[in-house]
Amino acid sequence: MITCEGLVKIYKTDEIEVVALQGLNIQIDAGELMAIIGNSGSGKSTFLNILGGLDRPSAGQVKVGDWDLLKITDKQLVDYKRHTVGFIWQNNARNLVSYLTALENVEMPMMLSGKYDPAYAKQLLEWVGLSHRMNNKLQELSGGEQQRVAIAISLANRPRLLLADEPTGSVDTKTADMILSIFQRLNKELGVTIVIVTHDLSMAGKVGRVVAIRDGMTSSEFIARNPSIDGTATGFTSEDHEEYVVLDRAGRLQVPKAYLTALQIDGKASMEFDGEKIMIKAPKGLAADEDAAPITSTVGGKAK
Ligand SMILES: Nc1ncnc2c1ncn2[C@@H]1O[C@H](COP(=O)(O)OP(=O)(O)OP(=O)(O)O)[C@@H](O)[C@H]1O
Repeated sequence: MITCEGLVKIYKTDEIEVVALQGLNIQIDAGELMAIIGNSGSGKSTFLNILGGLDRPSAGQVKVGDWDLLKITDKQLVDYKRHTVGFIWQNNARNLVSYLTALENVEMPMMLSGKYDPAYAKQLLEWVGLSHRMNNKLQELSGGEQQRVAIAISLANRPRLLLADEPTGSVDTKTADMILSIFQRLNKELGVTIVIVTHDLSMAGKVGRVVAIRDGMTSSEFIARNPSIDGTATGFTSEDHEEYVVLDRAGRLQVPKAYLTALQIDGKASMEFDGEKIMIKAPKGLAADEDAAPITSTVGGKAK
């Protein structure tokens, strides 16, 4: 459903240019539920905002279904946002109306988009486990319940793609688990493709595929060893997920900074291929410790 190749985003202000995405490659299948992790400033939100049509890419390829988000016109973008994507943020509840009921909050955007469907609004609140609270004013609901109202609203336009930016950032663990199980249900029963950006590694540990972004590029991918992981993992460990280094079409990959630091590699490295493995070593004569263990990775990109 989503294909990004060499995606670049440059933010320009009067004095400086920030390259937030520097050739990001990622493929996300229709019907997938996956997570994106990465340090602060790595470009996660930028990527999600581009997918959501809130920001324009600068270069590269980014396609969502039949939509080409690089070439899309402003008019088409309005259509895309209205019909294809739903968005959830960490503090979504701030955008809700506190003196309206949960149900009225879900109905309101439906009215504004000319697709008023009260039965569907009720069904959405049932899906997020709030059928007993739908007639309560928003100010009478807890933070976690308000976040679930926000999830219901994000589905009001029946999106095929749901984008969630730190959806559990301001809720407790129990509510975070509940939110994840709502996502899993929506994904399974409605087939909605869901992309979650999160700092919460315990949440990441509960999804089948996690992609790590570093410095505006995809660096590694973690695939659940047990495909039916389904919310049962207790953390984000190598026991549950196998890590793969991501290579782009040209064969470029990112070597983790910790490995480079350990071998004191800076700028140049030696690379050897023995028919089975590719070895990256500190260049002879430049390394502080020439006997340091080599980093190895197989041709298929599996990190060892
Ligand atoms: N509107 C903007 N104008 C200028 N620079 C921006 C803008 N938005 C983001 N950036 C910069 O782009 C880079 C990536 O930011 P982004 O918000 O995508 O990171 P992130 O991984 O989501 O971080 P966090 O986890 O802290 O939310 C950062 O250096 C950030 O300062």
